[in-house]
Amino acid sequence: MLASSAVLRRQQFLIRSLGGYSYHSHQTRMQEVKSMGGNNLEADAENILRAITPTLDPRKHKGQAGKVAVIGGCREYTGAPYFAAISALKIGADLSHVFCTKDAAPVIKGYSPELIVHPILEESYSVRDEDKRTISSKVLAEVDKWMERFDCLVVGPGLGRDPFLLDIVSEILKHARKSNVPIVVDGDGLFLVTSSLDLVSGYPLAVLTPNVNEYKRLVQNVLGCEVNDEDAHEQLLNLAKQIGGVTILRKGKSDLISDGETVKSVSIYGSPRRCGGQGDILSGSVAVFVSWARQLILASDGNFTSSPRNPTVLGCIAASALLRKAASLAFKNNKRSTLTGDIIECLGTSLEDICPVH
Ligand SMILES: NC(=O)C1=CN([C@@H]2O[C@H](COP(=O)(O)OP(=O)(O)OC[C@H]3O[C@@H](n4cnc5c(N)ncnc54)[C@H](O)[C@@H]3O)[C@@H](O)[C@H]2O)[C@@H](O)CC1
Ligand SMILES: Nc1ncnc2c1ncn2[C@@H]1O[C@H](COP(=O)(O)OP(=O)(O)OP(=O)(O)O)[C@@H](O)[C@H]1O
Ligand SMILES: [Mg+2]
Repeated sequence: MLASSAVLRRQQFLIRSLGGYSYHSHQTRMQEVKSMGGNNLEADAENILRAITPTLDPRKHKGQAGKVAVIGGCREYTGAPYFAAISALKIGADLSHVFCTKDAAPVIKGYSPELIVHPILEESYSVRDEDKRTISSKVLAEVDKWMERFDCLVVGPGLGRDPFLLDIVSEILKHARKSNVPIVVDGDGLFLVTSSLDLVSGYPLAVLTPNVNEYKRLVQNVLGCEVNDEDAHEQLLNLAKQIGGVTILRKGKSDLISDGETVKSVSIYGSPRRCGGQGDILSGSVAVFVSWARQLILASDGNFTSSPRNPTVLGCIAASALLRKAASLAFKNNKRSTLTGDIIECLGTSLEDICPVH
């Protein structure tokens, strides 16, 4: 919980100063969406980020600024879970865990001693058919031991698409949902939920962060049509509504965010480099900001009045703004050679520019 009421009052003040529009009927909102140009939907992203970022308070103990876990990392991909998990720490989370396959673990541990790495997931190639049931129960029991301690899970960066592994991850998603833990679904996690929508459908603490391919597959599967860029806002609103009010952050030239009630965009200038891994920074960042926004709302005892006020939407807006700012700074320094690691190095400075430590 946030430490002092003075801190809470300061954040409440920042939130009130955000203004924005409150909830109208769906009809009114659809008219609003139709009549507004893209720019009118632009979120007041930097103010939102400032409002939900907790102050550094000497009375807090380890863990209060957030404990996140990334479920991902397999034989092929070790970079993606590392990028997501280290970004969470660089932004200000206290602890960042990675649950990955046995062979990915030593590699990820080797990138950073800061991460807590659990080598527990298994892919089909390493498991005999007759052992599958016992192994999945063991994995689930191990993840369950930790589940309630996490403020948010990120499911999917570098997870791969092995069917046995994805079955286990489906169970992890069900357990997280039962425990009311927010879940950010990205990368191969989206491959999984697109074909098993029930895993997230109707769960308000689920955030999907699709890239261009992942969004296309979601739209085709859920709405049964093609992506419509003419009516991008309305289509996203419908998609989020169809999946029962989950929050979707559609990544692209502008990031578009909707929970089926409202649509916001973040168009802060980022970088023209499209190197792999930037989406992983984003998913780790969303996890942290969603945890902070939720913590703030829970501590406000029903007095939280900003709009939008859904913690998952607020978290997406803040994360998108920060990533874009960091990407822009990294590009300024590195031009064509800008890589994901360079952007991660700029997260701290960018956060400090928007929300300085007193
Ligand atoms: N350094 C790393 O370890 C990185 C790993 N990444 C991971 O790479 C994985 C794939 O992410 P992408 O962003 O490339 O995903 P995309 O869905 O954008 O593309 C993946 C590739 O798979 C193909 N594909 C599309 N549908 C498919 C299907 N149904 N079955 C098999 N292949 C299909 C696409 O044509 C594309 O070539 C994710 O786990 C992601 O997190 C990325 O995050 C980039 C960085
Ligand atoms: N055309 C674009 N112009 C500006 N920014 C973009 C563009 N496309 C994506 N981005 C930014 O890059 C971030 C990552 O999006 P991207 O589409 O690269 O994700 P991804 O494919 O999932 O990445 P990853 O390689 O990590 O899987 C987004 O938050 C978005 O802000
Ligand atoms: Mg991705």
